[in-house]
Amino acid sequence: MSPLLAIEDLSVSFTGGGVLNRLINPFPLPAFNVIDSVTLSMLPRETLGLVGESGSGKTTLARTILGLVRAAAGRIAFEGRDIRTQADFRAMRRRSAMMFQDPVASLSPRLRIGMLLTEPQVIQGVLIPDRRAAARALLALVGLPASFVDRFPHELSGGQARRVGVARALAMKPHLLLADEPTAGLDVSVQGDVLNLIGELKRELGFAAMIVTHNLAMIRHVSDRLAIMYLGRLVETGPTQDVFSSPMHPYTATLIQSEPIPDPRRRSQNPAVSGEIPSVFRRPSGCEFHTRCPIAQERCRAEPPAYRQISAGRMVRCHFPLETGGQEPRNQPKGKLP
Ligand SMILES: Nc1ncnc2c1ncn2[C@@H]1O[C@H](COP(=O)(O)OP(=O)(O)OP(=O)(O)O)[C@@H](O)[C@H]1O
Repeated sequence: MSPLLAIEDLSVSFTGGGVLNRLINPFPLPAFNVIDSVTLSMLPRETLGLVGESGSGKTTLARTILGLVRAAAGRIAFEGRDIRTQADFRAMRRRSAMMFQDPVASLSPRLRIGMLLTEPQVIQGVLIPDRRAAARALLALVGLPASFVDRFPHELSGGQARRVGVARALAMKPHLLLADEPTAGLDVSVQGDVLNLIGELKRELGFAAMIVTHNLAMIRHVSDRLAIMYLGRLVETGPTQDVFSSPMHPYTATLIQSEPIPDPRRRSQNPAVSGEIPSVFRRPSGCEFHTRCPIAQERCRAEPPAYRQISAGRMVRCHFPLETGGQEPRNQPKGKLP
């Protein structure tokens, strides 16, 4: 099957120091790759979980795929066509959609839900004879009452806002949905409702979904494949069940081991990998995970590992992968994961 989305060696650069620093600093600051040489593809109807800690570049990658952030290098192809110009991205955005991280903040506070739901079609120049009827149909799709057409975003609960976010994203019947932290900040029971809704709609409408998250417990049950990101680079990709049963990268293994027990009282579910994630603006030498890796060797500090295929469908960026997909572990270093 040919891929729906193919990304090759995609890189995105930002200038360090922030906007204020740039304004007061007469000398241009160097640019750093916050996304570095990402190669990834998705099949039609597939669900891919893009996982990593806060600051690893997940949102930037998703936004770059849709042309909302400019890539410094690399190639994006969608449905077999290279996406190069702004016109290509606009055409791609007619067949793909993004669910933003904070659904209320991403909706204009002055517009009623009915207008907000049909806005994507209007922006894309689609003629809608009856906007209220179209909005009511979208509300029904996500299980919300028709009366919500007259509500404002601030009148919605967190779960209802997510449902509106899903409906708005699906208004153009996309072939690809990019959902950025679709369950962040929601109570555990509501998280399940939102994920089940996306799953049901995927089956019914047949779109592919990239779900951006730091919540492994959540993504485990809904994704076909996982892509694990660290400091703007992919460190491991593979089928979800294989990655969970035999993680190859020590970062993935540590994320899985520290998977939080769902607790409705705890809102933040950032995985607890020991130590701080370094800044992309100060990448460690060699393998950038070596500063936190429990099995790092001298080679890891000096030499960046290649991103290589270990077995069918499994890629890893590590000098000492933990398992080799059922074969004998190679170069297994001494040392235990915490
Ligand atoms: N416009 C920008 N200018 C400069 N740096 C930026 C900009 N946007 C993001 N960054 C930096 O790029 C890196 C990746 O950020 P990004 O938001 O993509 O990560 P993330 O994994 O999605 O995190 P989160 O889960 O917190 O959203 C971070 O170091 C962030 O500070």
